[in-house]
Amino acid sequence: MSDNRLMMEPSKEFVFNYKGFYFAVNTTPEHVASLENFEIKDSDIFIATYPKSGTVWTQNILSLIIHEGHRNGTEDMETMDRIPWVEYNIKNIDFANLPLPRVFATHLPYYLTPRDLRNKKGRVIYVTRNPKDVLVSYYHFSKFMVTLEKIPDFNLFMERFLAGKVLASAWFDHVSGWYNHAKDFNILFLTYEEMKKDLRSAVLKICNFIGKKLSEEEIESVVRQATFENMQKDPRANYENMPDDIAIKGKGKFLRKGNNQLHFVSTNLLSQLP
Ligand SMILES: Nc1ncnc2c1ncn2[C@@H]1O[C@H](COP(=O)(O)OS(=O)(=O)O)[C@@H](OP(=O)(O)O)[C@H]1O
Repeated sequence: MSDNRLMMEPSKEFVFNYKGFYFAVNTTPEHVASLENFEIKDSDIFIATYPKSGTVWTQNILSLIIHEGHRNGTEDMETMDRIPWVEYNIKNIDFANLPLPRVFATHLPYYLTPRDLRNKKGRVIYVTRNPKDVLVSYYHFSKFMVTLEKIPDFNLFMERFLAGKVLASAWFDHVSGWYNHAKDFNILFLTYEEMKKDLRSAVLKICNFIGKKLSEEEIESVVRQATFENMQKDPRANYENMPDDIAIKGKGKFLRKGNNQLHFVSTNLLSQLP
């Protein structure tokens, strides 16, 4: 293979391909395959995203909405323990014994999700973000994640991203797959840009979707604690306590800039989807 083509291929040290989708090597094809039969409960909620689209933000919003102790600060439980990643169960959490409603985060493409979920059992909140901001966020993220291949050259990273040769494969396939199969799921679509523009409305949409009634005061508290500035300061929400074998301390932050530069791009792109 020529040098150029070699540079375009993701390193097997970091990813493996399962049914056309790239996963990080801190999960296994067996675990991913087992998710097909993962039993879904009616109250389950999945936050599904392409990486860097607002997953951690939505995780925190759901923790704040569902758990009073998280909202009023009496419980000190980190987001990744409260809302584990279904395909990357790095802490070996016993999913069967999580308190109800169980909430999971995932980057899975629609077709690798549990069968029950694809039969409208449980709920999915799918968050998209404009791909240019995703690309920039992803590039910076790669620099400090032990689990991601280091590609110091932004142009090469962009080539890989556009070709879907990164963890989670191609942005467009992910987003269009979920939008095209929306009718199979009990699903709420949100965009990072609308959350940024009007967080309160997004919180209300989520409450409505999951059937949770909060008082006006409680809603205000969720919104306040879910702003970028306040999440950056909240160790439960900012992922600063990632294990050393996952993230390199001091090399970057999960909550980096939290901006949307190009709202119009994603609005235009999303309007082309069915
Ligand atoms: N509260 C709030 N407000 C605005 N933006 C926020 C918020 N929380 C997280 N973020 C930004 O989301 C980006 C990370 O996306 P993800 O959480 O999906 O990343 S991951 O896939 O789970 O690794 C990453 O974007 P960038 O700052 O552009 O890198 C985070 O800063």
